[in-house]
Formats: sequence, structure tokens, C-alpha cells
Amino acid sequence: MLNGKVYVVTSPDLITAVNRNSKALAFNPFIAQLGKRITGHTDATSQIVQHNLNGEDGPGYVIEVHDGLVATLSPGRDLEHMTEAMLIEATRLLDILGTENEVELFGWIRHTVTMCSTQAIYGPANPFNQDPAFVGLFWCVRYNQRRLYMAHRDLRDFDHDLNLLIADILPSILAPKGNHARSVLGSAFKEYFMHYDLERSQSSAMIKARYSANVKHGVSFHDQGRLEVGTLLGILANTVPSAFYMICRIYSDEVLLHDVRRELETTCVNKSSDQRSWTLNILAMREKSQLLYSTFQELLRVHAMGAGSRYVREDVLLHERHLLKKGMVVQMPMAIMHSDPRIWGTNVNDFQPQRFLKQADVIKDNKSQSVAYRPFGGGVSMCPGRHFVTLEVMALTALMVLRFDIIPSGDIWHIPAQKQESLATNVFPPEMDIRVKFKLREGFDDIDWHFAML
Ligand code: HEM
Repeated sequence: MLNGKVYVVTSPDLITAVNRNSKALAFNPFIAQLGKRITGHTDATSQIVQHNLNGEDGPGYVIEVHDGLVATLSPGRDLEHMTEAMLIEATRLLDILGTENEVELFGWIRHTVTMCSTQAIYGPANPFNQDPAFVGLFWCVRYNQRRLYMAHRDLRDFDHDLNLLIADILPSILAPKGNHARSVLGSAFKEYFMHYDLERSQSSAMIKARYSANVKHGVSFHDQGRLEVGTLLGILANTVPSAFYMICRIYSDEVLLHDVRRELETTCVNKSSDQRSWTLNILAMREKSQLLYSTFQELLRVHAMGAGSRYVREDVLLHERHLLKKGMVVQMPMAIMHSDPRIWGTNVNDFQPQRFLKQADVIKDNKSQSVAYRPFGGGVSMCPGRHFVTLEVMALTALMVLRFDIIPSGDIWHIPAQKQESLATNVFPPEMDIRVKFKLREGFDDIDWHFAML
């Protein structure tokens, strides 16, 4: 399937038509095929995954898991619980930075987002919390290495070996680190689910829904562990680079940094009468901190470069003109749609943090922009994690900009280019890391920080 003929769709009209034909132009075959190659689960689980994959005869396992994710990751109490757990971990990791600390920024964000996201999802029994070496195993980061992606064999890892795992040719020989990492992580998550007490567990509703579907469909504990390695990729692979570029974009622009701080302080922060205790209102941010939200959206317009894929299950005629033949693949490349001057205007190549502000006069044609804007995909398979990641990246950024200055080495920000990583990633990571100094903002050293889900 991955080697078939490809139709490339980039016009907003045709994208809408693709979305409308979700039965014939299906996303789930990619979950089934890529999922198997990435996680290396057994054939028995492949059969469970393939059964009613596209709702042929009622919803199968994949559709049930998807519906559970949508229900538990949509705005509401479940999402708030997850966000709260994420923030508790974020606050702990920011406190550790102290008043001044030098780090490799991407490495630090990768560690922070991995810990925050997995604590939020898996709760206190989170395998990443039990064994901190797992963060390195998943990403195989050497924090003391300036360049992250040296072609050196030693630095190969799960994340880095992903394309080789997807190619699925002798993984133990051609992708040994990735193969080893998925086996160790798979075993850790097998233990997690074997000793999982659904009733008392403080894990997220998302993982409870997933566990229920696994049990109902008879997925073995071995494969529950393996499948979770694929989930980790979905949760982390795009979130980490997004958070990194969000921080780079804001801190490298003095005016933007100043405006974001002022907006947060005036709309989303409650201060005690003596001004020494500050509470950041998390849920208000998307509505009230519009510049921060617009910056996040613009960040994904510029940095999300993957391609949405659909498998043609039966012949489809789009707009009575374009015949898509059964067995082929449709690709919708974000990079092309996100950089089309007919849709975004002549400043399409500039990073414009204000572009998505509600009242911005830069918005010429909202309809084609909203169809062409696809960092989270579209139609029935649109990313169910988009609400969580929006809250996560905005909240992490807010906590950082309110508390810290970040000074790049040599005092000049060089935002690294992105390196095409894998078929399973849409926001590619930077090709190299940058060294920065975190420094508490002047006059902010004796403030107590809190957050509220308001
Ligand atoms: C900036 C971060 C993220 C980006 C850019 C992103 C992007 C995407 C895209 C493009 C798709 C394919 C949708 C389509 O083709 O229609 C997708 C699917 C998916 N994403 Fe995300 N995602 C992000 C974060 C997350 C997070 C944090 C989670 C979980 C908490 C998540 C869970 C999923 C799942 C489960 C699917 C498969 C959807 C299905 O079952 O139909 N994503 N994501």
C-alpha cells in the first residue's frame, strides 16, 4: 500500500471532497499498516485490528479506540484532569531549574514534554516515572551532545530508527536500537497494564477507554504494551518540536515576548493583594490570551510539514472530474497548502504571530484558509489530541514566559531548520540543538506560582 501510485491533493475544494468521502478514502488502513510496522505487535492482534477496520460490519477495534479517544480528549472534565496532571509535572520541572540554569533547549523540552505528557496520561504508575532511563530510551538522547542527529550508529534509537522500522526489513539488524527500545518499552507497558486496576487507577480517562477496548477485543498484555509504543509516538512526536519552536519564536522576538507577557498578566493571571502569589488561569488562555493562541496556530502553519494520507478503498470521482482509482493513495501535503500565497496572502513566507487573531485584517479568505490549514488533519480522523496539545503547549509556554528569561548562547537566537524525520511525524524536529540559559526574570524571585483550571 505504501508503495502504490499517489494522488497529491492541494486545493481546498478537493480537500473538502476528500473529507466528505471518508468511507472510500480511508485513514484507518494507515493506522493498521504503519501501526504494525512501528510497534511490531503479533499477527493475532493484527487480525483484531483489521476486523471491521473501516466499519464494514459495525465498528471494529480501531473505530472503538478512536471513539474512546475523541470522547475523552474533547473539552470537559477528563481533559481538565489530564491538563492538571500535566501542569503539576511542568511546575515541578520548572522549579528544578532554580534561578539560573544552562541547558540544550530541544533536549530539555523533549524531556519536559515527555514527562508532562506521560504523567498526564498514565498517572502515578507511569513507566517513564518509574524508570527515568525510559525517556532516553524512547528518544535515545545524549543531553551533553550538541548535535542531536550525528550519523553515528550509537545515536540511532527508536525515534531515529523509525523509518527503518516502518520499512520492516530485518528490523533487529537494520534498526537494532529502535527494535530494542520498542521491546523494552513494550515490556514496561505490558507490566503497567497487567497490574492495572481500572477502578482505582489515577490514569487518564483516555487510557481507561483504551484499556477497556483492549480487554473487550482480547488483545494480549504483550501486545497492549507494544501498541502503547505507537500511542507514545502519536502523543509526543509532534508535540515536542511544536513546543520547541513555540519557545524559539516567542523568545527570539522581543516585541512578541513583551506583548505575550503583558497579555497573559492582564487577562489570565490573578495576583494576591501583596502581589507575591500569582495564579495562572489555564482554561481562560485560549479565549483570552489570543496573541498566544494565534502564535501557536501560526507556528503550526509554518512548522507542520507532513502529509495527510488516505487509502482509496473504492473508485471515487471527485467533483465529477477527478477519478481516484481503488488501491491508490491520496496525499495532502501540509507544507504546500500552508505556504500557498493565494490562500494566505503575499506575506505567506513570514512568521506572523498575529495572523490568526480574530480581528486580524490579514485574513482574506477564512473559508479556504480553514480548509487548507491542516496541522491536525481533517474530516473524521482529525487529530483527537488537538485540544490537549493546544492546552499543553500554551500552558507550558505561559509558565515559562511568565517566570523566565531565556538567553541563547552568544546572545543571538538562531532558530534551527527542521530535519525531515519520519513518515509518522508532521512537525519535524530541529536539525540541531541550541544551548540557552534560563534565568528567573528580575523581580520575580519571591513569587509563589499556582495554576487554576479556570
Ligand atoms: C502538535 C501536536 C500534534 C499534531 C501536529 C498532530 C497531528 C495529527 C495528524 C495530522 C493526524 C492525522 C489526521 C488526519 O490525517 O486526518 C493525527 C492523528 C492522531 N493524533 Fe495527533 N497530533 C498532535 C498531537 C497529538 C496528541 C497530543 C495526541 C494524544 C493525546 C494525538 C493523538 C492522535 C491520534 C490518536 C490520531 C489518530 C486519529 C484516529 O484514530 O483517527 N495527537 N494527529
